[in-house]
Amino acid sequence: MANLSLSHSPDVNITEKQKSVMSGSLQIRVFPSTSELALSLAQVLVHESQGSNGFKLGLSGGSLVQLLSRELPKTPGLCTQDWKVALCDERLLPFTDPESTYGEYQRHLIQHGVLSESQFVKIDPSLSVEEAAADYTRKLRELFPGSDVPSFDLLILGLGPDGHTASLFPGHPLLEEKDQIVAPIKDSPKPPPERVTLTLPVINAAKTVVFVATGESKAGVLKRILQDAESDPLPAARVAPTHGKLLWLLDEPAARELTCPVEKHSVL
Ligand SMILES: O=C1O[C@H](COP(=O)(O)O)[C@@H](O)[C@H](O)[C@H]1O
Repeated sequence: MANLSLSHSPDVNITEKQKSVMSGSLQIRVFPSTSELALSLAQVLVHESQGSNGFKLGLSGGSLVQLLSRELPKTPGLCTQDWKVALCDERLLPFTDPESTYGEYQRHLIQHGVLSESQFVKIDPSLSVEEAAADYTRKLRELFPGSDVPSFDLLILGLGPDGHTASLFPGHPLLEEKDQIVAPIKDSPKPPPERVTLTLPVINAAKTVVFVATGESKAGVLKRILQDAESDPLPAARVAPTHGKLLWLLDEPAARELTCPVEKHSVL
């Protein structure tokens, strides 16, 4: 990785998050362009999956699908044969609907031959949202036999401009969920209203969590998540893997309001 430089303002108040940045348990990498960010994300995938026997990956939807679909087909050294892929959240829609996250992976990533349909653990969109969550829970329990709380090797999360991640929304009671590993949501403020999501206990049990956030619309919320110590933290600010690593990959417009230490990366 060329042109790595640390950038921070030494005169700001030091929060717990900033201490995590300095101790290395939290890394924030900022890229000049989305394509450089995508390249780095692909390298993270190569690195994290190397040597793992049955790599278990959780993918989010939204803008991440296009980013991965553009980058992964041209990533050297990516061996995906033994991967199992689940979705961090899914909208309760037929896979043929353009808003279905699995449908989007099917139309883009699977079509490029990077992964096959049989590698995905998917919801059953023909069920009610409660039944779909129970069915998805059962499928994840099969994927992680013997684990009370599944521990994914890598989860890739997105970030909404409101601070949501997966289908965990600000102020929603699901943020307090402690027992279920998967939950149904019927009142998502972002359409469609019915979704199935991993809960915070599973997200925080992952070995590595990578957030991907791009674009100016995420700048304000990123400052709140990464720098402000709010009494009622936003969903994405509640992601702090208990024993794992947390990495934020941002482009410059998204990182515009940050004054905490970040790694500035350029691969060109
Ligand atoms: O609704 C969702 O939004 C988030 C963020 O999407 P983005 O397009 O702003 O990147 C996504 O991570 C989540 O999986 C999806 O269901």
